[in-house]
Amino acid sequence: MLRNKSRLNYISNTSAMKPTRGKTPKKTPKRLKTAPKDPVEVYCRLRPLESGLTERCCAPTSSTILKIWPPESSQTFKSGNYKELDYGFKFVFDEESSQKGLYDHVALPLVDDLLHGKNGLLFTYGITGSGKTHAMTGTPQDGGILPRCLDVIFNSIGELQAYKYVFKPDKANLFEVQTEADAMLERQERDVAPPTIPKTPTTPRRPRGADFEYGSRVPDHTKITNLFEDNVYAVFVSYVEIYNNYVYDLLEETEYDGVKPRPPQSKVMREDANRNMYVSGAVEVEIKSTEEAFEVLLKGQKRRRVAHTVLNTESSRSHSVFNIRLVQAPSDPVGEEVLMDGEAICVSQMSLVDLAGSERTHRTNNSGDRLREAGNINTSLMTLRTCIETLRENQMMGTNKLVPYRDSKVTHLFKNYFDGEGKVRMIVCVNPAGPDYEETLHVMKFAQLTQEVQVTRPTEIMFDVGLAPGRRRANQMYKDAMKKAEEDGTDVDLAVLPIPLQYSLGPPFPQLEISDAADGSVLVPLVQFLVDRQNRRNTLLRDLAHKQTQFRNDLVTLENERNHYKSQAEYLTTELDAEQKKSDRLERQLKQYQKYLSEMERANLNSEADKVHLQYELDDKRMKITQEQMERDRLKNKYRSKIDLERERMSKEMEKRVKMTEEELKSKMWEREEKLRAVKEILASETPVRRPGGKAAVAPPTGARATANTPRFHAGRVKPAQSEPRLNFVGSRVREFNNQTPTSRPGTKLRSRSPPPKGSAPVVNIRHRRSRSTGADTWLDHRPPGNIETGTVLQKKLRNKKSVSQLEVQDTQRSSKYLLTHQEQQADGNVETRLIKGDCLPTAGGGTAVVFNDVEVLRQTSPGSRKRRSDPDEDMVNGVDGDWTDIETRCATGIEGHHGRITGKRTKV
Ligand SMILES: Nc1ncnc2c1ncn2[C@@H]1O[C@H](COP(=O)(O)OP(=O)(O)OP(=O)(O)O)[C@@H](O)[C@H]1O
Repeated sequence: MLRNKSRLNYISNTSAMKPTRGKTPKKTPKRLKTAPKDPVEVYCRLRPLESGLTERCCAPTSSTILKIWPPESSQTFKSGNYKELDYGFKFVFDEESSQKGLYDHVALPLVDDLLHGKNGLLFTYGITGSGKTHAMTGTPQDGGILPRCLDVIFNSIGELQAYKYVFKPDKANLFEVQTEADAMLERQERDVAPPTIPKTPTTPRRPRGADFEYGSRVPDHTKITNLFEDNVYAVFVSYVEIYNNYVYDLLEETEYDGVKPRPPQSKVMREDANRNMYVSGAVEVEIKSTEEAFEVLLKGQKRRRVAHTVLNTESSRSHSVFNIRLVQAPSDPVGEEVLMDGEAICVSQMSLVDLAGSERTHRTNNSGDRLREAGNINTSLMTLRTCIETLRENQMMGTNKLVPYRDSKVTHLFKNYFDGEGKVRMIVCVNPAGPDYEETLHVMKFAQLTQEVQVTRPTEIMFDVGLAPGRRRANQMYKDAMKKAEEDGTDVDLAVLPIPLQYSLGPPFPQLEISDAADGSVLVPLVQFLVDRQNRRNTLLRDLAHKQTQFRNDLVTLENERNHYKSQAEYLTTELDAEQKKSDRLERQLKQYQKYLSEMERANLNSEADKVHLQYELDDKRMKITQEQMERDRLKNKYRSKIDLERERMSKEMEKRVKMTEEELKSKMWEREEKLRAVKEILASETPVRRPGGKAAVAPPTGARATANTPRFHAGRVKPAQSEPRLNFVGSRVREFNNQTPTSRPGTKLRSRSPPPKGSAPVVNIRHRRSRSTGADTWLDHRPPGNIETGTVLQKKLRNKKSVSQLEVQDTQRSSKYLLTHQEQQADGNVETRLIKGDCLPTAGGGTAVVFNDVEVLRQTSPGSRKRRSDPDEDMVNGVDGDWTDIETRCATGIEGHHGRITGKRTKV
């Protein structure tokens, strides 16, 4: 047992508040020699057969017996030495056994011991591949002994843990205690500068059992309840491995050089003041939860992989030792903080050791480094075996042989467990496969030997330092009650606390009867009892004195505070009065503002109501306007569609009428053209008229050619110029001749009627009629100069007549009828007068077209000139021809659309 305290029922010295160092006196070998002992408990665990293997060499026959036999393939069997052997164990776990079952049976009692201040050693032993690492570490879903131990420890100590750094390892395997204030300072310092964790590279080699991931692990919920609840606890872990008889610290933080990795530095082992062995300089980490513990474990396993990569070793070829040290110390009299006494600290330790597997070198055919490893493993295991044997012999034979612990680092480290007190348990892992028979047999023999070794039973630790038991819980309840009272605003009634604060002088006086003054068996315990009681009394007195001093100090402080608060209160009262006045003034102001505000609010409400009302009206009007607009639009659309329809209808009708009229006009024009053409033909066939004097009138008397203001004569259709009014003469109609069938004459050609021309707009509006409301036309009597008076009695009298000798456009525009008097002398000397009549029609270009529609021929015959007339028809034809030519020349009139013919008769034709 590793202890910091000299006696368990130590009397605390509460005045010493500075950190103290625990001093552990040397153990008394005498006590150990006489103390009761227990054998090392050896358990056997069988792993399942590997798939593909059927040959077995062992099987459990009961919960404590394992039968072993040589399989057929073994040398022993072949040599005929078949022998079945039974080996007894504390318990045999078969292949179906669970990790939880193994833990509860083997490791849980050791955890219980640890929490009660007792040491324990648990190690797994067996040939390589027999399941040692599996039993110790397990898998995340089915954890082995190590994770379960950590779970149970933290489940149990839970809220009883001390603040971090209250307990501090002193680098000599002992612990110091410091006040919680100092611990807090240290926490702050360390939090500011967190330790640098060297980066570890990923290694290509992944040794078996080293890839435990804790993220998805299933925790063990077991909790040990019968703890010293007035104690405070702290857990420290260290993790080392022993390889080739060197000790390496797996938690040491060294800078990793990725270019040239340095091999890890081995550590030396030392003996502390209590003669306990420890790895000097190994890092010991204080952990506060299972998670932190696993973090450390994981870190150690990673470093283990890195170290083995550098050393070119196999992890399973080393022994790993995971140390859990539990530090506990009593709380102070009020159960608030830890008692500031290094002597009262109790340290218990549990070592979980995963030994490297033993193997026969001839079987593995190892060489070089591997051979050296195997040799070292076997040597260390052999040393362990030798130590066990010597111990057993010393214990059984009473000899005092030197146990060769120092021959191997493993045994040297375990020395305290065998020499001191505590529980030692071993799990022998067995692979029941036939080929492992020989090695398994050796393991069995070693297991039997180990079971015969005795280890001193650890003694029960009493943390009775004279302080009231249950003080911590009472203090907690008191604090809870205070907090609740503060929240509720009431006073704390201590009488109703579930556990009142109490002080005890220890158990009552024992019943002791003394008959002889020299009877040491009664007096010695009595003296011890009295000394204990006196010590407790002194503790209580000191505690009382301390409390009195504290109380006086508190009183002085309170008095000072009271005076301070009194003067402060006076000052505050005057301040308050001033503030009160100010507040009254402000309150008055506030009332005024409130009144003003309420008026404003009222006004605001009214205007809001008005606004709403107006808004409604506005909405109504908007609605009406919208409706009207819609109605208007509707009507507009209605009338628009009506207008469109009407317009369409009218346009269709107009088109129809225009078409009809056009057709009609065209046909009429065509007829007239035909007639004119016929007239022309007729005229062309006649001889020109001779004027008196025998000269033919071939040119008009008024001028030779048409000028801009004289009418032109065109053959065919003429379009007037757009820029100036023009006069056109059109022979459009010959009265009474229109429907007359043309007479066929010799030498004249009769033309067949051709359809009227299509698609051209008329030059004149033939339908135009001047107003005849007066009942009389306005005649333009055109008598070219040189005409002779006919003196006929039948000559028609024209009213509204304007006579001109030279034709002007303006004259035609003012007249509706045109009359041209044309005279010619016939061959027989007679004068023939032709009255050519026409209608004056306005043209589209603003001029006037004269449409000829009537020719009256007046022929005067003298009685003496009858003879000269040989062929009047011929004359007529010639004369007409000449006349028309003359007319054309003189009037430059356009003739179009004529048909029919003019005969050489005098009568109106
Ligand atoms: N009880 C068991 N149930 C299931 N599998 C097991 C059991 N024991 C061991 N194994 C499996 O056997 C293999 C070897 O086990 P393990 O690594 O624990 O052997 P070891 O004794 O630690 O070997 P070494 O000494 O070489 O380190 C592992 O894959 C492990 O999962």
